[in-house]
Amino acid sequence: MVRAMSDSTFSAKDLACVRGGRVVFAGLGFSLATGGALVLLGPNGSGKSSLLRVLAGLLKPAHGLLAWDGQPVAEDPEAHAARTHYLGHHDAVKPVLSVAENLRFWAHLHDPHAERAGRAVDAALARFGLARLATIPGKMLSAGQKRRTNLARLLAAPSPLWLLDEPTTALDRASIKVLEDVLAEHRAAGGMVVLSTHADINMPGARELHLDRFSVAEEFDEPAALAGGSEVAR
Ligand SMILES: Nc1ncnc2c1ncn2[C@@H]1O[C@H](COP(=O)(O)OP(=O)(O)OP(=O)(O)O)[C@@H](O)[C@H]1O
Repeated sequence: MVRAMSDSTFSAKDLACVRGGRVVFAGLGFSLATGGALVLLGPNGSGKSSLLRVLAGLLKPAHGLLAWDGQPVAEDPEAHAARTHYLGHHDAVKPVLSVAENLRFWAHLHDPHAERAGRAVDAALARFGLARLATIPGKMLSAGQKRRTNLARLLAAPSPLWLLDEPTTALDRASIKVLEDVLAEHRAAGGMVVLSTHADINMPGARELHLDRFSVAEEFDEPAALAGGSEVAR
């Protein structure tokens, strides 16, 4: 079942990110409305993963403002974490738990109502073709199966804002099609998506943001800005 989400906006204004003493990007902005999608493009090292971590609240921007419905995200980081699903490069599949147990873990964190969480897990397993792997421990999965288990978390623990770092990595063509359909349904229900990719992914109406257009050539050594590039503990 697709649950409709309320109208929202997610915007970034004049964002800058510093890592290892270097300005990765500066002057970056966008605005996403309900159902919107943004594709982050750019060569290796241009800052796609860094931007996704900034958007997830895991990395402090050196400059700029992130806002949800016009309210600065930094004013209520817990609310932002609750509305956000961030899937990074590294699979978060726990090796000794089975595929279903992994998903149940995430679903129950998100929704303490056991029956509802259980239904969400079953639907997520079916959607990503994982039903036959439900009892297999995470450590025995192939790279693509692990990736599908991670993506199934999006459905097992639904939230409005999906931030996905190269979600098609290790997926076969059929699984990419499933992901494309899931992304379209999420947007149709009022969700938002920001994802990075080096591959083609079909997302009708998505806007593109080319990170290399926001790169800055010179070194940046302002102490306050360097402090702003720190990881945020969670
Ligand atoms: N933990 C870190 N500490 C310091 N610098 C980092 C760190 N992680 C990334 N960087 C630097 O930040 C810059 C942007 O890296 P990032 O991973 O965001 O790029 P990307 O566009 O996602 O690259 P790729 O396409 O290779 O995944 C790079 O110059 C990288 O060296």
